[in-house]
Amino acid sequence: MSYVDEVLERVVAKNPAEPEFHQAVKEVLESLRVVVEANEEKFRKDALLERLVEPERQFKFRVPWVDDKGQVQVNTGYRVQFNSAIGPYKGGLRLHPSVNLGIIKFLGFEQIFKNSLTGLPIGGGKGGSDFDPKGKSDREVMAFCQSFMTELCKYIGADTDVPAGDIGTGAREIGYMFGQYKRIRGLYEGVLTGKGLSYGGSLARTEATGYGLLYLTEELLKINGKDLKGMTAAVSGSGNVAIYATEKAQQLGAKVVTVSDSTGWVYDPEGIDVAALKEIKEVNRARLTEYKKYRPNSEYHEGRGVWSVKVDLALPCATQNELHLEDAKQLVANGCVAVCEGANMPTTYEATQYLQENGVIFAPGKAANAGGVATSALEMSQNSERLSWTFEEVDAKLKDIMVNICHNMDEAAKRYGMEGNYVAGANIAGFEKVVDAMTAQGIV
Ligand SMILES: NC(=O)C1=CN([C@@H]2O[C@H](COP(=O)(O)OP(=O)(O)OC[C@H]3O[C@@H](n4cnc5c(N)ncnc54)[C@H](O)[C@@H]3O)[C@@H](O)[C@H]2O)C=CC1
Ligand SMILES: O=C(O)CCC(=O)C(=O)O
Repeated sequence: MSYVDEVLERVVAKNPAEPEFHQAVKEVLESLRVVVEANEEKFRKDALLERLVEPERQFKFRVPWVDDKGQVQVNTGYRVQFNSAIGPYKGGLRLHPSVNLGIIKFLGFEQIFKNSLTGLPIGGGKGGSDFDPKGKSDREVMAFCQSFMTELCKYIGADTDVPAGDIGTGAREIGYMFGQYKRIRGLYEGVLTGKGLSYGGSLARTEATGYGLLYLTEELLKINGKDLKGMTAAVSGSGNVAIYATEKAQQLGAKVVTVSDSTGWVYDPEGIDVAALKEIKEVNRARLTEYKKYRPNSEYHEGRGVWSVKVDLALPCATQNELHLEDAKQLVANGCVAVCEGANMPTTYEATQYLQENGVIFAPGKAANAGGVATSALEMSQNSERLSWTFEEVDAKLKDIMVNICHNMDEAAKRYGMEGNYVAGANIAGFEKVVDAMTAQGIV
């Protein structure tokens, strides 16, 4: 049996009931086969792949808090410190009822390669809790965040592990967590990114993941002789990534006609009104059913459906496994040119293969959404030097980073005879640097 197959089998056996983690490892290792085969003897002797798929450390903890009725609630908190070969652990905190150890491990594993691709010195980690901020009062969210950080603060620090936002964790939650960290540890340091601008946040971090996705998409289309300008796009989700992806896509001359949330989706043939979307989601924390009040000509549909719309470009920006094989078939039948992932692993393994086999340009999340964590690393730099850069400075660095990632994944795929396979290109380019650092640091 090949080394890759052995490790894949072991991952499934050793981590039962963690399907998302199995999927993320399979996607990476399958596309690394050719690199692994070229170095098989050394990698096997060093148990390189076994070390790569085993988190350096993981924490699971109780998070008790009191709701507005005086009732004690108990959630579970997680932090997985996956790989620190190239820098302090870095990755977001997800607050969503679906969170479990397998989901945090899949996200932490992806983060290793994504962070490497940014070219910045950050290792991979991820955390979160099964707490659902939806429908909770500000006081309840604060109570949860303070309790969560009371435990988490033992394991993190500006040079150790620097969490940030993800699904359900935005500026409000980061603020409450930062306040509690400072209070307990007595340290005013850049221990979290995505902070508010008044206490050490970076300009353009809010926009970074969505903007970065479009910078990479524009460049990738250009490499393939196509122009983003004039394209029609479908976006899924309506959170941080979806909002700023929509905004930048429209600034660059594309027309985004859909957004969605966990209960339904909007079709706006005239192009999504980003100001309305921000008011509904960022200010009012309301559902997308509200959108029709702003745009009477739009349609609201319950359930899923954004991938059934005829578009040139699909930008999944909601959550994992939201674009299935049937959706991929529909996109191909409708003449979709490219799928670029804003979310983490939004496309199933089978759907990804189908899109690639049918000539759709496919940019995997670990490359396409790396602008968020890259800008977080820029926030860390600003915190270290106790300075703040202008929006234009940060945005220009972000654009550079995304264009570089695009060329690096393109070049890595070509180098191994897989031109146009950006999944392989991104995994190989991310992997090479991590392997280099792990090898240099000995057996740890
Ligand atoms: N915020 C960031 O900087 C980064 C986020 N990501 C990824 O982007 C994706 C979106 O994250 P954010 O926009 O930050 O979160 P968010 O909490 O701001 O928004 C999440 C969006 O996804 C939708 N959603 C969540 N679960 C869903 C489900 N089961 N079915 C349908 N829709 C669902 C929500 O309704 C919401 O519109 C996630 O996969 C996240 O891991 C990736 C890189 C960086
Ligand atoms: O900004 C960060 O540190 C993390 C962003 C994140 O969680 C991600 O890239 O998925």
